[in-house]
Order: sequence, then C-alpha cells, then structure tokens
Amino acid sequence: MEEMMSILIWLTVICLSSFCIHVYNILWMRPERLREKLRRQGIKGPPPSFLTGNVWEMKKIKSDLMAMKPSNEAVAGFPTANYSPFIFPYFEQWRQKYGPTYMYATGNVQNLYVTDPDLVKEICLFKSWDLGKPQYLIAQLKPLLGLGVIRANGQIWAHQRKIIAPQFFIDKLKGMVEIMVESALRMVKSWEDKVEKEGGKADIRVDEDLINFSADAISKACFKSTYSEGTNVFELIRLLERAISRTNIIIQLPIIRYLPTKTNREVWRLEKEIEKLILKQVAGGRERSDDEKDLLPIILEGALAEQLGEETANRFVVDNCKNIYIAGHETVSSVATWTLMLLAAFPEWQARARAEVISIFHGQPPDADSLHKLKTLTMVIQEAMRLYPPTSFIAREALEDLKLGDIYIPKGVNLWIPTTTLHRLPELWGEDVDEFKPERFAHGIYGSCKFPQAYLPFGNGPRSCLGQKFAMMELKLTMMIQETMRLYPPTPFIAREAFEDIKIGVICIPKGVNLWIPITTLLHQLPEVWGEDAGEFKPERFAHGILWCLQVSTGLYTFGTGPRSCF
Ligand code: HEM
Repeated sequence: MEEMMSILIWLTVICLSSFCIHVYNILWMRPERLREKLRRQGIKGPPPSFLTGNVWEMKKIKSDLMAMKPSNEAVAGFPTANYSPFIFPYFEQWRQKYGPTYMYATGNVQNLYVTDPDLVKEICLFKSWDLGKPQYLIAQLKPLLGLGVIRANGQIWAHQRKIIAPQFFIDKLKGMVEIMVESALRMVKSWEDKVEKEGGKADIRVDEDLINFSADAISKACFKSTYSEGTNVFELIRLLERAISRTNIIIQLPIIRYLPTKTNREVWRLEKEIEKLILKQVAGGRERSDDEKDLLPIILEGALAEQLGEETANRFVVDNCKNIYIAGHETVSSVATWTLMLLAAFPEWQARARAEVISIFHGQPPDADSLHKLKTLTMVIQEAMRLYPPTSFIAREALEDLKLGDIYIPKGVNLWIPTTTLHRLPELWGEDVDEFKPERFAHGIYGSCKFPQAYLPFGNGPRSCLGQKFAMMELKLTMMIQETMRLYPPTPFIAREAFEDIKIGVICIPKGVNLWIPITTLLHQLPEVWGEDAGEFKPERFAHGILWCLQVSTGLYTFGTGPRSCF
C-alpha cells in the first residue's frame, strides 16, 4: 500500500512538473527561441519580461504620454496632423531607437514590426500559404469571424476566396448601385427631416449615421429580399463584437476561451442565435430565382458546388456573412466620415469635387458605369484613406520557416505592417506628407509616392481587400450627396439674432431682431450671384474654385461662412 502511495505521488510530481515545463515552454522558451533566431540576424527590440513580454512597457509609454498635454504643434495641425505617435507612441519610440524593422512581444506572442518598404512589398506579395493570418487572432476572434475568408489560411482560405471574389467583380457590383443609392437617399432624407423638424438647423451626428448607412448597404447586399430580418442578424453581430472585445487577454492560453465565464456564456449564446437566423434566411433565399438571389445563397451554392458538404457549406456561409459585415461597414463609414471632414476643412476641394459630380451626372441618378469617371472625387477619397486608413495594421504569421528579402523568419513569428506610419513617411511621400493634397494621386496610386506599394488602405497582393471595389463605389455615392448641396443644402437657413443695436452694411438692425438668410431659395439660386443660369447644373462654374465662380465671395453657404461656419 505504501509503495502504491509513493508511486502515485511520484506520478503526480512527474505529471505536474511536465505540465509546468510545458507551460514554461509555451510562455517563455518558445518565444525566446524565435527571438534568438531574429537576434542572430541583427534584429533588435525592447527586452521582454516573463509572461507579459513588452505589454507593460507599452502601457507605461502610453500613460506617460497621456499625462502630458498635447503640443500646440499637434493641435495646430488638425485635421491632418500625424496622429500615429499619439495612438501608438511605443511603436514610434521603438522605431526611432531600433530602426524600421524590430521585434517586440505581446505576452507570449512574438512580433516583428515592419516599415522597411522593400520588406513590406515582399510580405504583401508573398504567394505561398506558408504566410497567413496570425493564428492567435484566429483563435481569439473565432466566435466573431469563425473560419471565414478574413482569418482562414491555406486551402480553406483559397476555397472561400475563389467562391466569394467573383461576387465582388464589377459586373456583379453594377446591380448593387441601386441598393447603395437607396440607402444613401434614406440617410439624406433623415437629415432633411431633422433640419425641417428643428426649424431650419439641427446638430447631426454624421459619423453614427454613416455607420448605419454602410451597415444598411451591406445588409441589403447580403439579404436584399429579407432585409428586415437581415438587420436583426447584424444587430446581433454588433452585440457579439462588443462581448468579444471584453475578452481581450494578454497571455494566449486556449483554455481561457473554454471557461464558462459570464462573457464566454454570452458569446456562445449570441453565436448560436446568429447562426440560426442566418441559416433560416439563406434557406428562404435559395428558393428564389437566380435573378433575385441575394449574395449569401449564391455563396452557399458556390460552396456546395465545390463539394464541401452540407455542414461545411453552412458553416462557410455563416462565417462569411459575419466576415463581410465586419470587414465592410465600419471601414467604409470611417473613410466616409473623414472624407466629409476633410472636404469641409478644404472648401476648394469640396467645390472641385462637386463640380465634377455635376458635370458627369447632370442631376441624374448615378450609375456604375459613370462612377469611375469621378477622377477628382477618387483622388480626394484616396488622400483621405492615406491620412486616415481605417485598418491600422496589415498582419501576417509565418506558418512555416520562410525567407523574406534577406531575413529568415522562423515559424510562429507575427509580422505587423503599420499602415498609419507607412502612409506618413516623409522619405516616401515628401515633406508635405501631413498635408491634405489629393493632387498627389493625379496620376493614380503609382504616381503618388516614391514607393507606391507602401500605400496600403486595402492591403496588397493575394490577401488584399475583397470588397475594395464595393467600398469605393459606396464611398463615391456617399460623397455625391455633397453634389446636391448647392441646390438643396441640408441647412435651408442661416439664423442670427442682434443682441445689441448694430449696423450691417447700410441698415441699422435694432437689438432683438432675428435675421434669416434663406440659403436654398435665395443665395444658392440667386441670378445676381450665380448668373442667369443659376437654376441649372453647370459644373464649369466651379472650374477655378468657389471664389472665381461667384460675383460675391461668400455666396456658397452650404457650410455657412465666417466665425460661426461649420468646422
Ligand atoms: C474603405 C473600406 C475598406 C477598407 C479600407 C478595407 C481594408 C481592408 C484591408 C486592409 C484588408 C486586409 C488586407 C491584408 O491583410 O492584406 C481587407 C480585407 C478584406 N476585406 Fe476590406 N476594406 C474595406 C471595405 C470592405 C468591404 C465593403 C468588404 C465587403 C463587402 C470588405 C471585405 C474584405 C474581405 C472579405 C477581406 C479579406 C480578404 C482575404 O483575406 O482574402 N472590405 N480589407
């Protein structure tokens, strides 16, 4: 009996120590071996701590920065100043110290930060499946993205990309213009109603509306015919997104995701509900004729034709529905919001973009064929995405040992390309890198900077954004709303009250009198201001900017003018 006990004790000790060795190996030895291989090639980086890597240092650098007041220089540069050193101060500091390519660790995940343009190009254009999306992110975001096209690797990814990509070819997208216009018009109408209801002026949270607009457009593309049920799916996906963001963890141990914590239980419940709803709608959608089919049933049929089997095909549709929604709504709304902001801050570009829209569409509803003619608007959007790319990083993991340029990357290293930094490197873009200059794109992306592969709002190469054309169409259509502003500005009146007796021009205005300037009826269509053809769409009036086309310099009141103008 005693002998048995001692054997049991020994066995327990052996099991426990091998478990501890295993955990120690995962948490420290494995990343340390990767670091050693990188160090031997001359790659440097901040020294990591056990368990947390460089996370505490990142937090400290950030909190030190937050404790300081923003410099006047940064404030003065708004809205185009470089924000990257404020949001990711650790990356900027380390880049100054260790050069354009350095290593750092987040918990037990070993990373390589890359801003060397040649290496960036190699990474993006690398075709082998040995380079894929980071595995730890796949695990962390599994309930949200499953094994859909955004996170999948290897054969599974290739299958999905092959089926989904054709749905975003230009001939398929043509049919979506109508859907997008419908969503955009609904948004503008809601603004007009609000302005009217609130007596001629209203505060509008444009960013929130644009998120709803882009979500609306994606919902309709996926679930055209069962749109209202589709909206429910996307509401649940938003809840799931929020729940997952609460499970952010530093140390990557798979077991944490299986513990029945409150958040994990909520995530599991939402996952099930979403799956049930999507499959119900896809089943209904499949019964429709080919012409009326929505995106998801088409994807499902593609998956079945690839002989993936019913269960895998269902999984494929559910995951990719979530993927398309997540990839496509906040990215588009972020670019749309920044573009509107920049157009408001740079009225000369606003006028040029508007003139172009009017000259091409003559007040007619937009169609897909004419959208590509909007050269100025395209330049403006491209410059907005350079200054404010919605995706801050392109991420990859070496799934096998591989060589990129002169660097040997051991299996397990994660590569991070910071687009926000690459888009602001003076050595690539010139000394005016922080200025809003859409004209840098006058000869396309290839003529825009010394190393065009460093312009990565949509990524580049085999994993580049599938929805790029869809997004550009959506963005151009959103911006076209601007075009209607001269004849139909969202604010019909500019209102002021005289708080004292004052003199304006030759008129004495007594205290208490309210002044109403009717933008719509008078100024934007006034023949004395715009000429006898005031009521017509005439783009050429903006050919040399706003001031040139007006007979009085402040006739374009879309955003107001002077000290109380829209900022
Ligand atoms: C302005 C809007 C958008 C931006 C800036 C954007 C940006 C990106 C970026 C940076 C990537 C990763 C590229 C890489 O890792 O190399 C990506 C991937 C992807 N995007 Fe977009 N995206 C936008 C809109 C959309 C829309 C509207 C959709 C769908 C309707 C979409 C679907 C996808 C998909 C499916 C992928 C994964 C592709 C793959 O891994 O094979 N995106 N996007």
